[in-house]
Amino acid sequence: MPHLFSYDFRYDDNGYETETSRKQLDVEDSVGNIYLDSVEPSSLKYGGDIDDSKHRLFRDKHEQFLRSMIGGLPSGFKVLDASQPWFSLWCLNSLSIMGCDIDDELQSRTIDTLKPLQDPEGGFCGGNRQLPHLAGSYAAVLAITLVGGEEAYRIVDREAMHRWLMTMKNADGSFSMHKDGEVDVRGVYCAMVIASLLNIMTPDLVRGAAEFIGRCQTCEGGIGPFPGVEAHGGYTLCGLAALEILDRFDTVNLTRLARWMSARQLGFEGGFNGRTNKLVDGCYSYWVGGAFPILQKALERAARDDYLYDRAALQRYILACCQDATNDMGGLRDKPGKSPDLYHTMYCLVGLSLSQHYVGVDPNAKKLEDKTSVYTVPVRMMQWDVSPPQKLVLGQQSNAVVPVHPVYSIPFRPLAACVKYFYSLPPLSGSLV
Ligand SMILES: CC(C)=CCC/C(C)=C/CC/C(C)=C/COP(=O)(O)OP(=O)(O)O
Ligand SMILES: [Zn+2]
Repeated sequence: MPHLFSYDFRYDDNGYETETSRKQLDVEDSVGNIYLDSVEPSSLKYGGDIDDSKHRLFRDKHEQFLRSMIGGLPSGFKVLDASQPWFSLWCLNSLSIMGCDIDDELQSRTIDTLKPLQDPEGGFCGGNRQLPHLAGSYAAVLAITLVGGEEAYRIVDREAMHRWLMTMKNADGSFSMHKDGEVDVRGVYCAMVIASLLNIMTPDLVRGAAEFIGRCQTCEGGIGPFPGVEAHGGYTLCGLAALEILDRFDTVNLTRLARWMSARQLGFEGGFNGRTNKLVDGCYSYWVGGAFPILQKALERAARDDYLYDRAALQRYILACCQDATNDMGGLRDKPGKSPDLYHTMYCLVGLSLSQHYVGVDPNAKKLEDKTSVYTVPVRMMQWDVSPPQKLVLGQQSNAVVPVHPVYSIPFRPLAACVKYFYSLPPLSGSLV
């Protein structure tokens, strides 16, 4: 049948439906060129003696890249002055995941960087003399956890942090990112991560948070930033991880969530996109990939069941497409054609780790009955098992990196030390628990 109009408005002059569909074909071209002469991921699954440069983690180059950034950021970075805790987290976490040494000098430099960023009224600012911010506080607390040690832990004023978090809290259970700032699921996640790490998770702080996240689940099944807005990978990780901390998976429909999450893995590229009909991006290896182990726990799937995505295909995308074999600079990136940066370096490495190491929780483990006590939190945090047989390293075994916690995105060892320290402290004065 001829089209109703003489000009078919569904397509542009070049025959593409939308700008994104044109970009999608460009991505498939560049990824296809890289995959052209590489072996199918299934035949590389268990590693071995194949010296395949397309599936080798360029550890040395990445370490050099990270250490050069720590040595001094290029002057163009001054526009990111408000992201100082994030720079600390991206560098320290990437190094930790690759098993690199975080020595005393790096520890004391981190302390010197973060200490002045704490606001006297509680919380950390992104840069000197700025407003305390939930995302900056999240990154600062994780960076402190990564360097570890009492001197680092003692920077944090827990009482002030709790008071400040309470001032960020809204009546509907959500949190504002800063005073008069935006309200979305990131706020709940950042607040729950901080509170669970510092042992300040009081009932007044958590009240209504799980219900708010439940209202952010959309008709597609994923979680959006706030009620009524499109589901996105970043907010889905935030929502699901916060529900895991709260032990409140009851506020979302897990079947619809699982379907939406599984649809994020792109059949050709192997990596994830962040929302329907959008492009693959290496950072979703964590924002979406990291949600699968949590989903597994929520669905109480048996320890022998694999995640609901193709782990080898994701590793192929990260190793073959998010590294630039033609450039000595190091660092990982969003997709071919993009430049590497610290943010993508960390999130690609977190995603790589989570797809190599199956981290699961035995559904038959004794359920913690009392959901309101803060003392069930550290047990739940460290309940994950990192050594079941489903370890899967694409390429050589030397590609294996350190296992990370899906909720906190950092390795288990520094996390365990931090939990041990903060949960040996007395409860907050005036705390309800
Ligand atoms: C703790 C914390 C602060 C978490 C942040 C989580 C979060 C929202 C991550 C998503 C970041 C991201 C790549 C957005 C891109 O949106 P886009 O619309 O540019 O890209 P798209 O086309 O891939 O959707
Ligand atoms: Zn990205």
